[in-house]
Amino acid sequence: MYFSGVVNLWWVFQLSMQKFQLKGERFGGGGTGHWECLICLFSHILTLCLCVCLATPTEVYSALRDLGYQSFRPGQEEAIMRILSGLSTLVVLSTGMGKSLCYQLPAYLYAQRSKCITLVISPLVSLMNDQLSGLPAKLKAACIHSNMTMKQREAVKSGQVCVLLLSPEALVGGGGSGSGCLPSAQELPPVAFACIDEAHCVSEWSHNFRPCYLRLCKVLRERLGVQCLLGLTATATLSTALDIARHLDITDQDGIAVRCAAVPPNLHLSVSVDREKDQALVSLLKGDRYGCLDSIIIYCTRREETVRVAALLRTCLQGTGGSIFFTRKKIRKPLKWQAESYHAGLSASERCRVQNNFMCGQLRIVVATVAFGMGLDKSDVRGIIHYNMPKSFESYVQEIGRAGRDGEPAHCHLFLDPEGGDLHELRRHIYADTVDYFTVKRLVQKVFPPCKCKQIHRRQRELVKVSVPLGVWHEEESRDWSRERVCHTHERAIPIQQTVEALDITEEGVETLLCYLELHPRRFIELLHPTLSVCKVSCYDGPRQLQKITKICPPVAVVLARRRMAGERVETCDQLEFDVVEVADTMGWQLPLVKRGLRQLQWSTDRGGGRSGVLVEFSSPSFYFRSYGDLSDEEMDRVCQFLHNRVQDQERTQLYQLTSCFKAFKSVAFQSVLSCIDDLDESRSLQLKKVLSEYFDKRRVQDHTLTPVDIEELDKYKLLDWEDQIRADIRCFLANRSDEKFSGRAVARILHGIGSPCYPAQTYGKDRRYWRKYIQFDFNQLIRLATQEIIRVK
Ligand SMILES: Nc1ncnc2c1ncn2[C@@H]1O[C@H](COP(=O)(O)OP(=O)(O)OP(=O)(O)O)[C@@H](O)[C@H]1O
Repeated sequence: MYFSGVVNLWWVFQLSMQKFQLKGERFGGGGTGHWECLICLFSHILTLCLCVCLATPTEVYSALRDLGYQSFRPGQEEAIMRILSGLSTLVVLSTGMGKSLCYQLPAYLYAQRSKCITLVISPLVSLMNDQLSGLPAKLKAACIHSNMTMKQREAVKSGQVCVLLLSPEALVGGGGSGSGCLPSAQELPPVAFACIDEAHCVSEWSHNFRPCYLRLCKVLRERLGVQCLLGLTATATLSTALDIARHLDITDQDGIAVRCAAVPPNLHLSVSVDREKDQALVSLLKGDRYGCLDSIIIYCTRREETVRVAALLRTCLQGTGGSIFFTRKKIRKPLKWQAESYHAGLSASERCRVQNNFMCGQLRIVVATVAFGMGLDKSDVRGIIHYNMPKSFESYVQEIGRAGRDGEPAHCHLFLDPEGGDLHELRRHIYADTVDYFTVKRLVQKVFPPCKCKQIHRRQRELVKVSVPLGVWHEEESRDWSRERVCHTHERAIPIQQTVEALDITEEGVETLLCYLELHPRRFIELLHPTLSVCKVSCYDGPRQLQKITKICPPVAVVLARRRMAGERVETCDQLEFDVVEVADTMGWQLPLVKRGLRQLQWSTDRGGGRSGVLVEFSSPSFYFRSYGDLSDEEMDRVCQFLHNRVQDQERTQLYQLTSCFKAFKSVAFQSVLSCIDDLDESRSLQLKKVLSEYFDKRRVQDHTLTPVDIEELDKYKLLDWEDQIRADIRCFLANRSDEKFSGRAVARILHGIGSPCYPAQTYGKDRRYWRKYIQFDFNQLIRLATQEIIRVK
């Protein structure tokens, strides 16, 4: 094994620590700079050590015991030693294999040596308190949230906690929703390292890409001076893992410390295709395989279905399930409940009740949407049943990974819909964030508004009579596109709410598109921390006061001068509202400085101080970025084309993955659940595990062309046979809502049952005559029909 060598170089660690402490004392302690020194020192020395065989120091083992464990599980030791060496690392281990220890132990050791903190970024905000209470008692931890008391904040600042849990939004302020409650870098103790949970969200190729995760690494490095990052994920294909490693700046080969088999050996998998799913489910639960299992989770795609299935089971399993269950397992404590439903639409207290009953073994079956199980630490879940097909292999592996975390045998069964109904249901979600070319173009126009750099440059050129080529888009990627441009980018802000409404895309959707622009090799834009972009200055003492402050506040002078030039009568004006980002950019000033200057207007400069009678308010949470302003029309078209292709590629990839998933499950499926209700043919289970391993070990395929068979599977209902009916319905829908405006896409979304910011499910979902009516038909074909009908009505 990697660390089973002979030389104990733990003294290197000790020595480095002493050096660091001395250095810290000399410089008064604290500050990320010193910490960087330590990490650098560690990195150099211990990278060296890692190249040699080295035995894990005894201190690490005693820390392991302090945290309540006797030995390491596979992969933990490697990852922990890398982190203690200051080396960024990615750990890919299935659910329940013990990823958390990979940050807990180094955090504990680091904190024992010096006043420092480990940041743990986790997307499961609602479960943070559970996570916190699940930490070993010796590990002092806190989580960042907006309701933190002063005392809690002080405890964090003074280094009394060694682990700080926070959401990505709390760190990077995702959109307008960032809580901004993290103390500043100067206030925090040095950050030993940062752990990114669910690290696959960093990769744009993952099944669960979250744009704010991308900014995460940047903020950690640039704002908090973090050098060592630990990524944890349960599901990442090889391509995704490599992509995450790139974002974490892991350059060495061993950086992806652990990648284990996708499915643990104690899980027994089966799939069946049954026409009567309800009956099949009941038979399965009454059979030998599941009849004796204590804790079972049944996953459904839709909320309504969880409620219906739970009710069905309560009726059908009354008495029977329990009796088999009790006689076989000889459990003394009777179960209070047989089956309950759980989904995000239930009240918090109801969800809590169901979860608690399940956790303490009083409830046998939870019928849930995927909302259930995230962060659930119940090691003895014995069975998972997928009533509907999951949306990807990643989701499947994640969901079945909630069973058998104690290493004991557990069973997982999936019901595959013979009619492809699940395929249609899941396909809907793929279209939720797709956008058409026209929408992409409107966004691109907002992101790259023209600037005057070209004109200014031309004028200067005429003056000095030298010819420098203006920005031309060269085909070769190797050419330095940005250096050839005349414009060196501007800071811009586009208000989130307005953009969401204007484009009818979710905030996350817009952010994803902006991320694609940033991820392009030419880095079309650089995303910055979201900001409030509108500034309103109100003078209670009237217009004269406004004139007066122009003398002490140049940004206000600029805004006023511009208004004057535009022909406005500024003399009577006592209030100004303007885009502060645009003003700062025009002036070439830094935004924080401009904002600070404006805020200071509220305070009197007189000796007495106090309020000045000027009110300065900032509003409108906005996407904030740097972008070029000298793109030619042709270049703009190419940016649009790139973005549109990227969206379409994503759509194709997801459809491809969905059909691949369906085909793979079908290839190992029993024709009826009756073939596996009592005993399981292990060869089918192994066959499915092999398919999954191959999928996770494969690199991303570029070509995601659906085969005619796939298309056949997806489009069992031929549009031609239904076209007249669909057109008639669209016309009827438009006539009923003649006072509203719809695009072809908006109508198609309604026919597929997809809500959007301008056409929310809460409103449009009520009209069952149209909502979800044509879910079986191809989305793009529906857009075509709807667009034609809209044009005809006009
Ligand atoms: N070395 C170990 N020895 C014994 N038990 C361990 C060890 N490491 C972790 N565990 C236990 O395994 C269980 C699962 O650990 P953990 O929650 O870290 O898994 P995980 O991989 O993070 O799972 P998930 O992906 O669901 O978050 C916990 O109850 C934990 O106490």
